[in-house]
Amino acid sequence: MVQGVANWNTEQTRDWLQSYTDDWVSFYRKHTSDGEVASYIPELLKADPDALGITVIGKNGMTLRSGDVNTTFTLQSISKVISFVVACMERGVAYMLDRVDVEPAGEAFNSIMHLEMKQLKKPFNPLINAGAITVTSILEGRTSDEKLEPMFELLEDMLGHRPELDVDVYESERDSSMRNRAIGYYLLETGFLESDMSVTLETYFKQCSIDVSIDDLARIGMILANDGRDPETGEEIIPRQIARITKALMLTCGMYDASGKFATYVGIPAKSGVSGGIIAAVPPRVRDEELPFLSGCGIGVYGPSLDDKGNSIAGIRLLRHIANQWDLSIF
Ligand SMILES: NC(=O)CC[C@H](N)C(=O)O
Repeated sequence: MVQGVANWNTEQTRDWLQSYTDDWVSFYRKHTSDGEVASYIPELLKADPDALGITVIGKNGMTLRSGDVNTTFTLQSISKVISFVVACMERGVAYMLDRVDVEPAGEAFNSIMHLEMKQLKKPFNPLINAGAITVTSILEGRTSDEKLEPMFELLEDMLGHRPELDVDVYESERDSSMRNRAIGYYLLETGFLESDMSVTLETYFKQCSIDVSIDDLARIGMILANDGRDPETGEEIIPRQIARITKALMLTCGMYDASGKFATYVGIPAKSGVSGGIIAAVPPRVRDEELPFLSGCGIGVYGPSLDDKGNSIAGIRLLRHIANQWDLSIF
């Protein structure tokens, strides 16, 4: 818990928080050796296993950046948040929730087993592969470019710049992801897909390969934290109801089958990806008058060394420490 600072809006406070963050990043960097960089998408293996960085952006624009902040990496599963938001904006929430459930799967993100064993009426949730591939099939557009364009536009609205596709990562996943193809065939057989399967998978692999920085992740987190509004301009970028459902899904399903532990020990809506990114949205809370900088802030983390669930090993530990030190849990 942070104590003893009279005025949280000063540069001095920012510097104080910055020096703590620098210490924590260098401490948790040692934990990167406890995990491994994802190898099932060969191109991801090029990441530096020791990298660790964090950006925090407050709703007043105040920013903390520490560690490896200048690396770019691909969104991977964090793109599932973007595709779900876009699909809800295109088709409406009721339509989407009729087709994808909102329950944690309790299985690995790319599990096939649960699809068949539980005789699903619909995939468990939009933040695991089966649900995300279904969501991508529902996006408007006949080609992958048509389906992707609204995702790029939403990202541009949030970030102020248009991110790019990492073609090498896209081709690497396209040429290696037999498991996602198996999920695609299963979804096709069960009638969940609403577009051509190969277009759907091509779109899914491309959305996973959009390049971002941790500053970008922190900004997206900050906008979600503020119920879809850009606090600087007041503009509503994501409708409030969609932002709220998305955060509920992030909290319950965003860290795969480690979501319960993450909710317990960190307590912030978050979403990870196998490239090592984590996006976290810290909603403003009633008790936040003392902490205006951290109220409604967004956090981006990058640490490509992963634990056995596919989450950034040092990134999670760093977030857990920060959430406890700064009292960020929503509970
Ligand atoms: N957990 C992830 O980030 C998974 C994303 C990856 N593109 C996949 O489908 O396997």
